[in-house]
Amino acid sequence: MAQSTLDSMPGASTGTVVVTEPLNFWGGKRVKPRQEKNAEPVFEPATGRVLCQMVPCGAEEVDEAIQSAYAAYQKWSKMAGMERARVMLEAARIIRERREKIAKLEVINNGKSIIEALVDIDIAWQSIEYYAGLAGTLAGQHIQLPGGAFAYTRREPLGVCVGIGAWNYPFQIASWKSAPALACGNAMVYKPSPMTPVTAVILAEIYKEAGVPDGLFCVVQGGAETGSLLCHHPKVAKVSFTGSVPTGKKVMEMSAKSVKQVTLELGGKSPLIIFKDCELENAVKGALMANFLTQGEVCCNGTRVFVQREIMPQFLEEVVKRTKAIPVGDPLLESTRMGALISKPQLEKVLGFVSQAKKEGARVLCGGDPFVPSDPKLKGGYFMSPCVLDNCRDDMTCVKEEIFGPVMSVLANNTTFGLASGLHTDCFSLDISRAHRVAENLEAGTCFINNYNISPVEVPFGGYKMSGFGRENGQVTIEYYSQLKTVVVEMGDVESLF
Ligand SMILES: NC(=O)c1ccc[n+]([C@@H]2O[C@H](COP(=O)([O-])OP(=O)(O)OC[C@H]3O[C@@H](n4cnc5c(N)ncnc54)[C@H](O)[C@@H]3O)[C@@H](O)[C@H]2O)c1
Ligand SMILES: C[N+](C)(C)CCCC=O
Repeated sequence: MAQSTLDSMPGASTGTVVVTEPLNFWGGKRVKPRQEKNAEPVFEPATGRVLCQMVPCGAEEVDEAIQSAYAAYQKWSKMAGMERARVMLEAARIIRERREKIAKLEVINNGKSIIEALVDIDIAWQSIEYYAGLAGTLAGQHIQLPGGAFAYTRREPLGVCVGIGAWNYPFQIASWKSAPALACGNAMVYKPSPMTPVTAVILAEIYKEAGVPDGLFCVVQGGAETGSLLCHHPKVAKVSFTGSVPTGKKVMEMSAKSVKQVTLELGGKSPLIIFKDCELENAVKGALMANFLTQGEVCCNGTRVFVQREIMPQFLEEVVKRTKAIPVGDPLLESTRMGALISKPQLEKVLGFVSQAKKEGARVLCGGDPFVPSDPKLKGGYFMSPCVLDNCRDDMTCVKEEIFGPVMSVLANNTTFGLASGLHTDCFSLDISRAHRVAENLEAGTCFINNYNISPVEVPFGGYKMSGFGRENGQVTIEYYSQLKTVVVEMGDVESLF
């Protein structure tokens, strides 16, 4: 049942888990791949060991999953919002109950520290709980018209929605997409990243256990080809995508062919502005939170840190001291604050950005090297020491491109991205207006004032410019998973012009 892979979690430690259960899920159960010939190994980032095999779904499997989702949609969409809410609240409760086991499995597949994974799982059940709360509130409007005629609007689901996720927040992304989709009466077929295939299917099992109709939340495994099959399928009404800008553009292009709605949650290169009147200790902590969560593999990270000249020396001294003290190592240890990057190629890419930054004139104040923990079982892991670069200029590669690793570039504005931004200043003095003036002028979907990377589920999250469109979280997301029908009712005779 729902606890299959999770059953082995309590005693599990880094380097011990192998996942052999099928990772697809439709029709209310795990489904074995039809043929194993295209299997790809999935690695445990902390050890470099093979964790499981990911077998991509082909056209027939994708179609089967979508048909199963469509059948479930016919039942689920006819239920009252409050009935859907009860099932979703039960799913949230089960996730909360199993948070430690799910978080452990997430760490083993993703490499992030357990302390962060626990927060990710909490945000996941909170998201389901939040949208369960909204499910019963979905309503239309009544509009009085002349002569007793009237119109009313109905907020209706879209149908089968597709979710395509990235590898940095595997369980959380699946929850952020499925929670509003299900609350509105849709079904969802979800494709996780091929690098993190193991926890989305746990979510599917939990939804099933909570009482959704079989097929309502399906998981198909695969990479670009499977993703493309989903985007082209005629029975799919919407695609919600989280990933890179180049893939997001392709998803939009494919979806446009059959006018599917699209939400794009893409990359970023967000600025964090530190003013001289800030509370320095908080600004330093904010900069670390803005750069080093999940080994720096976070879309909204504030990786371009602009510091007012007068406080630059103190800021750098404190940031470097704290960065050097970050415990890097076994991600399942509670004391670890930075785990392993997702893959060897990702580690090499990030180290390459550091070398390029040096060539272009940046100064490495700390880190930026491969890191080999003393524990022998971690020798093959994808670790690096967190890095702070200064002497950075707007035209440097490290300042323009998304690195997606633990590298902070310190400098001062011009980017095609617009996901997030942040600033640290004194909001309690007479100059209270500055924070809000700057927030208004930053071209980004989010501006964090005096903190960074906090994302309560009630608050909308999403990008401006090349960072995408549509939103996740908050009440507004209901609009991205539903459509408005207008019903116009005549109460008298038809006045025809003909
Ligand atoms: N804005 C956000 O909320 C957010 C959150 C997490 C990650 N991201 C971004 O994601 C990127 C890193 O994740 P990634 O490397 O997994 O991104 P990616 O674009 O390589 O892959 C994302 C997903 O798209 C799938 N995919 C790849 N090619 C496809 C195609 N042709 N058609 C359909 N699907 C396809 C992948 O299999 C994966 O599931 C970064 O740029 C990061 O900023 C954004
Ligand atoms: C929960 N965070 C930290 C805001 C990350 C959201 C997903 C982006 O990669």
